[in-house]
Amino acid sequence: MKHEMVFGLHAVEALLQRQPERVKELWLLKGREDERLTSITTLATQFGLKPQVTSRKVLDEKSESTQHQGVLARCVAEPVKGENELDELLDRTDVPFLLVLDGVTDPHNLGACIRSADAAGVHGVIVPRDRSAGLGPIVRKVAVGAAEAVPLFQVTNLARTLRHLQERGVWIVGAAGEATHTLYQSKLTGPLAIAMGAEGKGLRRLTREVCDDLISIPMAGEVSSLNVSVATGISLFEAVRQRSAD
Ligand SMILES: C[S@@+](CC[C@H](N)C(=O)[O-])C[C@H]1O[C@@H](n2cnc3c(N)ncnc32)[C@H](O)[C@@H]1O
Repeated sequence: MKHEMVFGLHAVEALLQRQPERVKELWLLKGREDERLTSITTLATQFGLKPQVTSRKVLDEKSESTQHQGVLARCVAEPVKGENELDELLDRTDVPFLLVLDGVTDPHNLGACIRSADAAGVHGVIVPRDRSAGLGPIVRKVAVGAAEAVPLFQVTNLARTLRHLQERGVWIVGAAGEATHTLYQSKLTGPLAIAMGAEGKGLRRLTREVCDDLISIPMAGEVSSLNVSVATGISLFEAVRQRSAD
C-alpha cells in the first residue's frame, strides 16, 4: 500500500476530520503547545491514534521540509481520481461548477487555486495528469485543508475531457489575458467550467480552441498578467456573484 506524508496544521486537521482512517502515524513537535495542536491531539485520540512527540530535526527529516508547522502525518495515499470519478460527480451534481487548470506546475499556485476553489463552492478541480503538480504535501499545506475537501481529477487528455464536459451540457470559459471581452461581460451561470492557463505559457492551443468563450480580466497597470492563483480567485468569485444573482 502506498503512503504519503501530509503536514501543516490545517491540512492534518482536515485529514483527521474527513478521512481519519487514512492516517497511520502522527508526529507532533516537542514543546509546542497551542489550541490547534490540542485539537489535533484530541481528534487523533478519538480515532485511536497516539501522536508521537518528537524534535524539529526529526520532523524536518521525515517531511523533507521545514514547513510542517510542527505537525506531520503518514497516511495511506488517496487513489487518483480520473475521468470515471469526474463522470460520477457530474451524475450527482445538478449545476456543476468546475475549475480546470491547464498545466499549473507550481505546488504553491495549485494549493492556492484549490483553496480559492473550495471557498467559491467549486465541485471539482480538473488537471492534466502529465503536466501538472500532483496533490503533494506542499499543495495540501498551502490549500489549508481544501485539498481534503475539493476533489482533484487528473485526466489523460484535457481537450477530450473538456469536449466530454460540453456534451454533458457544461459551458467552458477560458481565461486568457488577450481575450477581447472581459470576465464581467461573460455569462458564468449554469453548468460551468472555468479554465486557467499555466504559469508560463497560459492556456494551450487545443484547450483554447475547445473553450466556448475566452475572457480577460482587465489590467490597468504596467504588468501584462496576474499570477494564476490570483486570476483564479477573481474569475471564480465573479462566477459566484453571477450565480447567486441568478
Ligand atoms: C501568469 S498567467 C500566464 C501568462 C502567459 N504569458 C499567457 O500569455 O497567458 C497564468 C494564467 O492566469 C490567467 N490570467 C492571468 N492574468 C489574466 C488576465 N489579465 N486575464 C485573464 N486571465 C489571466 C490565465 O488563465 C493565464 O493563462
